[in-house]
Amino acid sequence: MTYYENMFWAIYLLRILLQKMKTEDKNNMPKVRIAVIGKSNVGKSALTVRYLTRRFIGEYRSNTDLLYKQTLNVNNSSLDVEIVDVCSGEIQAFPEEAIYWADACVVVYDITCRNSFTQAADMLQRVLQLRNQIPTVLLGNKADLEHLRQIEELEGHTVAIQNNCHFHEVSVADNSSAIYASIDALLAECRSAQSTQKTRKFSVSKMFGTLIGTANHNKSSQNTTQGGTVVVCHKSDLYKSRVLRRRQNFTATASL
Ligand SMILES: Nc1nc2c(ncn2[C@@H]2O[C@H](COP(=O)(O)OP(=O)(O)OP(=O)(O)O)[C@@H](O)[C@H]2O)c(=O)[nH]1
Repeated sequence: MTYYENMFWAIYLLRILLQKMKTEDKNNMPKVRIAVIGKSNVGKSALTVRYLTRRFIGEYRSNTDLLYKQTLNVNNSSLDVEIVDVCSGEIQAFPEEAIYWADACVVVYDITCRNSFTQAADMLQRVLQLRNQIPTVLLGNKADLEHLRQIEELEGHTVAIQNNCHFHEVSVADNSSAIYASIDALLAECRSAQSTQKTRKFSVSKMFGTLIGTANHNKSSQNTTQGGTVVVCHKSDLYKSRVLRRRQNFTATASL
């Protein structure tokens, strides 16, 4: 082979290698999974849709868990966020799989419904029994219905303190800023836990990028993926998840 043929094949192979590494980098985008749980009718779906789309959907009926996937910009970096909106709030059907699957948990009650508060308190305890380190927030929803209030704000605070989690009263209907602040804070908490757990991966593609000057190009192409649309998936996607099996196995082994 001539010198030029050798050069041609070397450049060709290098381009294939870079392409493959770029794809791997994209797939390695950090991900945080959130489970939204609570009694039926407390506003879990309305909350999830509000957080992801900024819109309020008044009548939202679903008889299955729904998994939403979206890429968000958190603290100036892209983050794949998956939120499972767990349909059933019955304590007998406690969503154990969703809690194993999740990196963070949002427990919702309705400030006008005492039962929903009792159930939220029970659920918080169960969550912490299964995953005692999981970042969690307790949200008292429907704060716009002050005249129908059955649970004082202090009661919510007390249960949150007892279970070592954050607490806010919100109104999804009124678009409370605490909705965004509380979920953003959960995401940030998860990200900081993830980055301290993982030793920083050495990225060969970044090294090549720096060497041949494509690093900036890489960055800008990541920005274009932000925003995205909400994809609604069936919950079976959750149960195929490797992370769920890993965490369940870990707990089973730890409790032996
Ligand atoms: N007034 C008021 N109503 C709300 C608020 N958030 C949700 N709702 C209403 O509460 C009802 C239940 O909301 P959903 O989001 O379907 O509740 P859910 O917890 O997902 O219910 P399930 O799917 O049965 O588990 C709907 O009629 C919503 O319009 C709120 O902040 N204020």
